[in-house]
Amino acid sequence: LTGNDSTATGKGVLGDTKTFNTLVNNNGSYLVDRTRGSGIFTYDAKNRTRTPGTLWLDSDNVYNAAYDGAAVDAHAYAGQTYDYFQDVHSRNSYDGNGAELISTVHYGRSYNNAFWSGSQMVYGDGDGTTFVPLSGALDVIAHELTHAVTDTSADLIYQNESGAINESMSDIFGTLVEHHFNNKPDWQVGEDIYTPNVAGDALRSMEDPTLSGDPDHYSKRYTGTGDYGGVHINSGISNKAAFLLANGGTHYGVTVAGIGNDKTGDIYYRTLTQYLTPNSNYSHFRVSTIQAATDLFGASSAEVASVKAAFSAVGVN
Ligand SMILES: Cc1cc(C(=O)NCC(F)(F)F)no1
Ligand SMILES: [Zn+2]
Repeated sequence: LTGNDSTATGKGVLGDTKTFNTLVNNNGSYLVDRTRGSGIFTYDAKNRTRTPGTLWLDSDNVYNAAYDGAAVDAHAYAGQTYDYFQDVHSRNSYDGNGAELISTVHYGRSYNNAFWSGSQMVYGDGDGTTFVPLSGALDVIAHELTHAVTDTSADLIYQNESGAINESMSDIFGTLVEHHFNNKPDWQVGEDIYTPNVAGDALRSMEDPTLSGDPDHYSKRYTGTGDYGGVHINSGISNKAAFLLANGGTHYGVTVAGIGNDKTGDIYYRTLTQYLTPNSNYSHFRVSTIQAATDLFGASSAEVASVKAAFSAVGVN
């Protein structure tokens, strides 16, 4: 594929206008961004389930059609998430080696989910009631791309406690990316693409996991076999701890002094990439996070004290 690097404009899923990088040649404008790593490539599944599908080609480098919105956001938000890991954590793409970022949109029919396939991001259109096209939320895209970071670092097994930590890392960095770009930042997950007819709800809440029925304390963990042993359920325990570490608060009588988003991100990034292993459980997660904070701020630092308090507040001692 040859051509010239260009900048296009278009409307995202929620009708917001944005610019992004494309490659233009005699065929037209491709959703190819050659300015980041080995490139960002966005594809169209055309509502079938073959991936990656067809590399997205537009006729005039203007992406304002309703059908274009999911692709516009998948492409632009992948670029923003790339920038977060490069600029904030000096990680070049999800593997640290500039790996291509491949996304497919319009996957399936009324498909209410998004996922990292092991080699690419995939986004459904939603059924219009539970979800609108899922690439329309920056926290969702960063959630999926963080699975790729996890898989190329700690490689946490996607079941039981290691799977819950895997899921929580994706929610944590999804939220931190949303804050980094000040994109209607909050400590909820997927709120921008979830239940368009219901205001104020979200797929999950990190601030209060019980709002979606998930535990906010280790004593309330799910021990069944559903959801791969509760990976999207027991993530609430870690999500609440992360919320407390960044923002502070008192939870089940334990008070945590907040340390802010940037230090929280540095501690979790170092924990994920230097200490966690495929079989890490919540107990090892506590020890690892304390060690990462110790490396960064010192054993007697306020940051280490807050990490200890945050894990204690959710019953991981
Ligand atoms: C239950 C359940 C939750 C999820 C989930 O988190 N999907 C990723 C997201 F990005 F769409 F949120 N999937 O099944
Ligand atoms: Zn996930």
